[in-house]
Amino acid sequence: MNHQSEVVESPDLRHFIWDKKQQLWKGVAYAVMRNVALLPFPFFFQVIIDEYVKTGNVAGIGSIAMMFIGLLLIHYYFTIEGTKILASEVSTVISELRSRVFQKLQFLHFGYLDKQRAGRLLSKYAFDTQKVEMSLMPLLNQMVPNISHSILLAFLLAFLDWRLTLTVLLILPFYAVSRYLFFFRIQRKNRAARVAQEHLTGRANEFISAIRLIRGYGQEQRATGSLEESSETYTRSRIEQMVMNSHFGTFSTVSTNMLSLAVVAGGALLVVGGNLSLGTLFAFLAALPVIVSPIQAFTQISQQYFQGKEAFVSIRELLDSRYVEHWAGQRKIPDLKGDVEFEKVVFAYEGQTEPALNEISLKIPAGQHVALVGPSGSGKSTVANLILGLYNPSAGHIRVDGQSQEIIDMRWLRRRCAIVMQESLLLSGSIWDNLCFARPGATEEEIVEAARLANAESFIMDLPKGFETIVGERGVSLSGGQRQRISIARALLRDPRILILDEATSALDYESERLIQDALDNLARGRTVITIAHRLSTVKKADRIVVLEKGKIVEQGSFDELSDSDGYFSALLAAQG
Ligand SMILES: Nc1ncnc2c1ncn2[C@@H]1O[C@H](COP(=O)(O)OP(=O)(O)OP(=O)(O)O)[C@@H](O)[C@H]1O
Repeated sequence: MNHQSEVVESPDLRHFIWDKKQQLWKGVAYAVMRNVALLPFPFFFQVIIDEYVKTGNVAGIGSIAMMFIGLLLIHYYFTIEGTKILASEVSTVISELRSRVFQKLQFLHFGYLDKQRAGRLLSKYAFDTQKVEMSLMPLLNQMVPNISHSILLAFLLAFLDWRLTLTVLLILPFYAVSRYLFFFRIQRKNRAARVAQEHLTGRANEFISAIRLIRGYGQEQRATGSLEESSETYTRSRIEQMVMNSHFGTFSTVSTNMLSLAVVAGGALLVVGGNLSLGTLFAFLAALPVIVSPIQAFTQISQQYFQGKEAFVSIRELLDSRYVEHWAGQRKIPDLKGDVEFEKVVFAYEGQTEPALNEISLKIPAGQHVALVGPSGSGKSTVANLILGLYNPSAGHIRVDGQSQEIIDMRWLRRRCAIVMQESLLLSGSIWDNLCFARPGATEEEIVEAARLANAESFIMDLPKGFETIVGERGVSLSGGQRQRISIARALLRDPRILILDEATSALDYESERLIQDALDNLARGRTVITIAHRLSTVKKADRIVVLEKGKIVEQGSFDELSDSDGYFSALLAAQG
């Protein structure tokens, strides 16, 4: 049974770049015009030297100056307008790309997400998209217009003097190739420095987040030593990078000057021989920086381009992934009761040889409270994941209210389920926002009532800003128990038919556990509840206890029935006193 093989849609950057092609071309055309406005400048120099300086008649120089100013204004206009168009179009493309990445994440199957390295997805969303932007903008705004400028200028210069133009054109390939070869060496050094920096920041990040653990184990010296080692490697690679960059800078200056020297020398010979006017030589010297500028810029832009291309390939890998969660079912169940049934369900995680669930059959009638108990790794969380349809069973069937998951609209069903986890996640924003997350249209009375039932109202009212207090990453620090009660209030507001409690009270002290247990009792009333529990106090209230071991149900019954039996549960009872 494979529900994830179909693809939802394959968003393609080329499509939305294509949609914007008219505006993008317009931006490039403006950038070309910006350079066209500068084209006559070398020829102005020629006229000034040959017509006015040589003859001593400077009467016409005013009109040249006016043209000069006029063209500069045109250049200014096209530069600003072209940049505005390109910046706005490229930013729109990138923002669309970012939102496609996020949308796709919502559809990707957990089998795919499990395999992603931590931070990699964030990096695709935030940094890779930025790299694509940083490669597109210089390509469109600089590379294309500057190359066309050089070609046009070289073409016009050939009319002035084809011999000098030919000299420049013959030398240019050597200039370009030597620069590029040098640049490859720099890239190797740059890459080494980048890797060393990533390694250093990765280690520093790890050590800073684990600072309690490091201090608790008295391992400060070891951590410092290890970080210093990475820091030294980074420092060495930075020095090599800077030295190599300095070589490159000097090489650039020397080679550009040699090119100018060749033009001056060749031109001077022609001038002395009476074959070239001084003004034409001036025009060539003024045009030379423009002609070599795309070659100079090429090295940097090509680096950005390759980084952008690499980043785009990585984004495409995510966007084109066919590994999407795709429940074909459309059925919504009116008056959902919350019966859950597993029939001979087999499930193995990607890359695992042993199934996490092995022929599990289990019926949970609506409104019943079932506790899943068993050693670590026995498959308790997997049962919960499968109820929510986060993974698809490899064999067997899961039914809700007698309907197979395959025909139910699972997104619709999930909106009627709630999960309270051991580590309560709160989003950045006020407590109010966090509660509304469960039900955006909730009224004030409903929110306050949910907080009251979750035993959260009194501590929330004691906070300086009450429900408006900012929590989450940049907000006030709340205790584990307080966060837990907010997440219970959130689940209460959702009014779920099926409730999953994943070790919801295991990390709390006695007082918090009592408050939370009360809150959970309020939450559980009248719903189907599946509790994943290690603590006996938690499971005592369950109607039925199911004991899992290595993905199989090995015992089930009421608390009293299992206490009297001679299995895992009674051993657990004895162990926990
Ligand atoms: N995302 C995953 N990818 C691969 N294997 C996994 C994944 N999650 C769980 N497993 C494996 O599946 C088996 C069942 O895990 P599960 O988390 O369901 O056990 P559990 O009983 O909830 O354990 P615990 O009490 O430690 O939370 C284990 O062998 C575990 O290593």
